[in-house]
Order: sequence, then structure tokens, then C-alpha cells
Amino acid sequence: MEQVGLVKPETLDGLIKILHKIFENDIINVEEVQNIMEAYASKPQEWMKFAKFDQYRYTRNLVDEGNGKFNLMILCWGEGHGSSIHDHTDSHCFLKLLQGQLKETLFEWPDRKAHGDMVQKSQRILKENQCAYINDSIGLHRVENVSHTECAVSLHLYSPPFSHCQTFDQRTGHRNTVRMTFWSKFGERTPFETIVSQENN
Ligand SMILES: N[C@@H](CS(=O)O)C(=O)O
Ligand SMILES: [Fe+2]
Repeated sequence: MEQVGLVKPETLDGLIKILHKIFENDIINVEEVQNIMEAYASKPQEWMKFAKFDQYRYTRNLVDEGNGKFNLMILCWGEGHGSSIHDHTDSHCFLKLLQGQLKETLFEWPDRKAHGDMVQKSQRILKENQCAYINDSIGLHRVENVSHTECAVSLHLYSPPFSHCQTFDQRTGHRNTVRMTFWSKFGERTPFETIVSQENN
């Protein structure tokens, strides 16, 4: 497949421009997107305006709507913050570390009839500038900032965009559908009225 993006993005804006170009095509080369996102060397001054933290849980901050093809967002993880175990609603999920580290634990999909502990497949530490990838055929994951002293910031690309996902109880495998909300959009705090629930974190 032809790759538009073998150039190294020099800035976050440059990366976004390249992503727009790549996603004009309906067929996505996962490795190409992963390589491009990894090639961007994180510079805090470029993403600082999107990085808004909450004391209690990780926040999701919308950066770009990708012409309807993808959502690009910055997630801010305080010390000890983590997600539930969840799926990605049949979308591609790219996750790049902009600052700090995150632990990703991969799980198998639970059998709808089984009731025991969920099966853990693997675990890894994602380091600054690394870009991970997951989709529902790979499995489910939990992402955590296990540090007690450092916060973490990550850049996520979801394609196609989605607003709901399923969360899973590690002990029973039981699932719930939850709505995912934005703490801010384009650098502006989301008005309080529109926040109904934020249950994945
Ligand atoms: N997929 C999660 C974040 S993750 O790092 O698992 C979300 O979009 O909130
Ligand atoms: Fe996720």
C-alpha cells in the first residue's frame, strides 16, 4: 500500500495534517499510522493547552475530529489513575505516550456464560513517545498510571470515532455499556450540563 506518511512530523499540528491525509483513504494501514504517531517527538508546549487534569480520574480532551474519520484526543492521568477493563467498539485504537509511562494489561474477551475471573493475556509498560495499538480482535485492556509521583499524558486516535464502550468486571466478566465524555474540547472545558456520566475511568 502507498504510504503518504514516511516523513517525520515536526510538530503536533504537523502530525494532525499527516493524519488527515492518511485517513482520506478508507483502508487504513495500522503500521503506517503507528509509525507516524511514534515519529512525532512529544513537545509539551505543543499540547499543553489540551492537557487538563482532574484530581479523581483520568480526563479525555478532544483535540481534533479528523473530518469525521477519527477522533484525536489527549488523556491526562494523575498519579494512580486507571481505566476499567474495556473494549473499543470495533474501532482502531492508537495510544501514544506524550509524557510519563502507562501500564497496559491485556485481557481475553470473557465467555458470556462463564462467571469467573477474566483471563489476563499480557502486561507491558508503555514509555514516552511509544505508540501502542489495540482493537477488539486483539482483546480488551486496562490502562493505568501506576506511578505515585508522576502524572502521564497520552495521545489517542480512534477510527471510526465512538462515544460508547463496554466495561467489564474483572472478577465476573460481567459487562456494562458506558458513555464516554470529554472533559474539554479544543482546549475549552466542556460545559457542566452536558456531562452525564464518565464511567470508564
Ligand atoms: N480507551 C480509553 C482509554 S485507554 O487508554 O484505554 C478511553 O478512550 O477512555
Ligand atoms: Fe482503551
